[in-house]
Amino acid sequence: MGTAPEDGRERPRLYLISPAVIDLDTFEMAFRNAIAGGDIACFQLRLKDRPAEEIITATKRLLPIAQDAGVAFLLNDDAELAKELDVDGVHVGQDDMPYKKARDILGPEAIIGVTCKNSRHLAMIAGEAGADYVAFGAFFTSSTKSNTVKAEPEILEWWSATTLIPSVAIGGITVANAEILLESGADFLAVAGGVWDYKDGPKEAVTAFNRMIDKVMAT
Ligand SMILES: Cc1ncc(COP(=O)(O)OP(=O)(O)O)c(N)n1
Ligand SMILES: Cc1nc(C(=O)O)sc1CCOP(=O)(O)O
Ligand SMILES: [Mg+2]
Repeated sequence: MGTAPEDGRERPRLYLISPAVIDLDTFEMAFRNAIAGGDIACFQLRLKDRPAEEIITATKRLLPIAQDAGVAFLLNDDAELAKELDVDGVHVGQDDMPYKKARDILGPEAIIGVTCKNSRHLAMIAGEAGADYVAFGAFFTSSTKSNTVKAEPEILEWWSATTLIPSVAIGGITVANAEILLESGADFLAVAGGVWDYKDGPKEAVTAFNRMIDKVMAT
């Protein structure tokens, strides 16, 4: 998974998140463009509070595109649906299904990430339970989600000094503000608006994020 420089740190990677509501034809094009822009580790389909039928239709269209590009495909919130649709995993928040229940449903190979906001305590619990990653945020004001908790980059520093379990940074991340999170030890940058709303389009956004990652790794 990427290059391992002398300090042993893996190259951080981009984790794409869908908008909460999409027009599927339009979004498919944007998704293909994003993938054409460079390295993406993971994609989370986050159609918030949408009917299951809509999530199923979108997954059937987008999953093969992600698979062809080697991008892991996660659903938001719903482990049962993730199992039914045979995607790579699920992201669960503190008010969703508990991590352990998601693991019981999806089995040992699935990728399961857990929202930890700005809480060392939640991260320790998720990490000890076996989460594949812990997500900290929101680091910046998000145009995608309003009810967020403010997170500070120090939590990424503490986490990377404490454990090898990957951290995902989320919340209002753009090419312009990502550097501090990468310098603080984020393993993944989870981004929605910073890619879909980028002034030059999603392909250029992904390219610019990857350039930023390379720049920080080179210093
Ligand atoms: C990678 C990642 N991190 C955090 C979240 C937020 O999850 P949650 O707190 O359950 O809120 P919703 O996304 O469900 O509104 C996430 N989805 N992905
Ligand atoms: C889904 C989500 N969860 C957050 C959290 O803080 O837990 S912030 C967020 C929105 C991510 O989209 P954008 O990159 O547009 O801010
Ligand atoms: Mg959730």
